[in-house]
Amino acid sequence: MNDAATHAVLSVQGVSRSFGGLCAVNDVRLDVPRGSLSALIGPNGAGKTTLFALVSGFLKPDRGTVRFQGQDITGQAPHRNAALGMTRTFQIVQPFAQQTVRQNIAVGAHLRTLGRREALAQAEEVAQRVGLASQLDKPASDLTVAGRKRLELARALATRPQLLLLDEVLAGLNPSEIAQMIPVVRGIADSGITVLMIEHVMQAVMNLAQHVWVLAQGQLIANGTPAEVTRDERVIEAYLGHGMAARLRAAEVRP
Ligand SMILES: Nc1ncnc2c1ncn2[C@@H]1O[C@H](COP(=O)(O)OP(=O)(O)OP(=O)(O)O)[C@@H](O)[C@H]1O
Repeated sequence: MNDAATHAVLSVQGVSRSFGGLCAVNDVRLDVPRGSLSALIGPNGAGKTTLFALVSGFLKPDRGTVRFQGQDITGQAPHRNAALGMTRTFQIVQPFAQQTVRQNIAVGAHLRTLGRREALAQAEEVAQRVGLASQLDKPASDLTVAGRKRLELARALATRPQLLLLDEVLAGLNPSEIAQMIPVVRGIADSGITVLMIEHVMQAVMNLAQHVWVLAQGQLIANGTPAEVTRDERVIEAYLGHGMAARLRAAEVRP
């Protein structure tokens, strides 16, 4: 193992996965440093969600290894990975509609506690962190899209992860909802949880991520700071386009 892999909370080495003739993820290597907030970006169909599934155990890689906190977890089931401290969210949010927000969040808390009362108390604490405290007694079906996204985040946080994989938590939100969610994600990272997020909302990526990985057609084509990847010709060609890249560079906040 190289130095980056040794210090990474998550180390993906040479991971590949095909579906029939389609190589969805092709020899991907990445090391996610502990305590970092990084983003995985790329065009539709690039393999981002498949990579999350391979890392978190929802799919098994054809080749390669996944290490979490130094331990080989390749192909290990999601619940075992969650118990070790790795939790992912899903693009399509599916809460238990008839249950309250509190009960939904408590489902996550049950990973670490058998006590019902304790899990419900923890749900309250987590709801505060994601701005759902005033909605705790509502049925999940009453939540708006933005509320459901927060609930998905809360359920994941309630498992007390060390690494949180966020799959498009901003998708479907309007600009003001995105602006409200950005500090929530930053707050999670500031609390010490390592965050890797798949995101198409580039303003948020620029705003939040310290490091960006770019996938296209299953392959990692670039990685670096947001400023570096938005200047990378391969990334502009494969994903951003010249117009978007220029707008992002113009909007860059300089220290
Ligand atoms: N279970 C599956 N069976 C067959 N093909 C699949 C399966 N899952 C994903 N694929 C294919 O693998 C490729 C990568 O899909 P994936 O969903 O990982 O892309 P993505 O980068 O997450 O895209 P998006 O940004 O649209 O969510 C796509 O061509 C997709 O159709």
